[in-house]
Amino acid sequence: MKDRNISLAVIRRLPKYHRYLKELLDNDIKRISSKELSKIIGFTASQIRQDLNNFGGFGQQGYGYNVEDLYNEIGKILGLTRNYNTVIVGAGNLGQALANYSSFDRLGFNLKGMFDINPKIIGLTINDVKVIDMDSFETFVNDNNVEIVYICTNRDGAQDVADRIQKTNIKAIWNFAPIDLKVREDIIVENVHLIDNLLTLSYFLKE
Ligand SMILES: NC(=O)c1ccc[n+]([C@@H]2O[C@H](COP(=O)([O-])OP(=O)(O)OC[C@H]3O[C@@H](n4cnc5c(N)ncnc54)[C@H](O)[C@@H]3O)[C@@H](O)[C@H]2O)c1
Repeated sequence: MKDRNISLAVIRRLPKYHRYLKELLDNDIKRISSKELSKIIGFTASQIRQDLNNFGGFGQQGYGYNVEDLYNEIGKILGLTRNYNTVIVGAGNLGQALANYSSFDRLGFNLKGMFDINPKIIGLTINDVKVIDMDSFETFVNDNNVEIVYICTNRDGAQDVADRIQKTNIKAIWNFAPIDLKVREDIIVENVHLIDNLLTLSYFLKE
């Protein structure tokens, strides 16, 4: 599959294709044209054809796309053909909410542990996952082949966590703390800055 040098904009659209195709599959829809897909997903038909051509194009003239094949192919491109071990650092409000969210597990993101520095939180079990002392962080993540860390600490703790991550085998961070982390180039960081999103809303609402 030729999925090298795909633009970030295309990659960012793929989860949306994946989500809508799953809905079509759940509704027993077996094939769909780019025009029909365009109506439900909101991208133009030509955008859809262009996006999917990046990966070799999965459609057939006059037939459209086989929904299941397309769903599986996009899943492959998104790396969903295997599971990923994850941990949460910062087991407060947000960390606990993420631990209780079952869809990550369904997609193959398996939560192996949670970490905190607060003795009142260490030792709790959230959705069958133990909260462990940060003292054991490096040993735990390397022993359990953890690949992704969800950072849910306060702003001030987040860079410390990122520094410790760089001494392990971890290659990806899902960062919820409102800070731009400084990490080596080979570590991927995806930020979820909820306040940034909220301020975008207020921009559009302002008079
Ligand atoms: N809760 C939300 O809805 C929400 C929304 C937007 C952004 N955020 C961001 O997510 C982060 C977590 O928010 P929260 O509401 O869960 O906060 P919280 O205070 O409930 O939880 C933070 C947890 O991180 C732990 N912690 C702090 N430093 C640590 C370190 N170095 N190593 C390990 N654990 C450490 C704390 O002991 C605490 O349990 C914050 O940065 C916040 O700005 C949260």
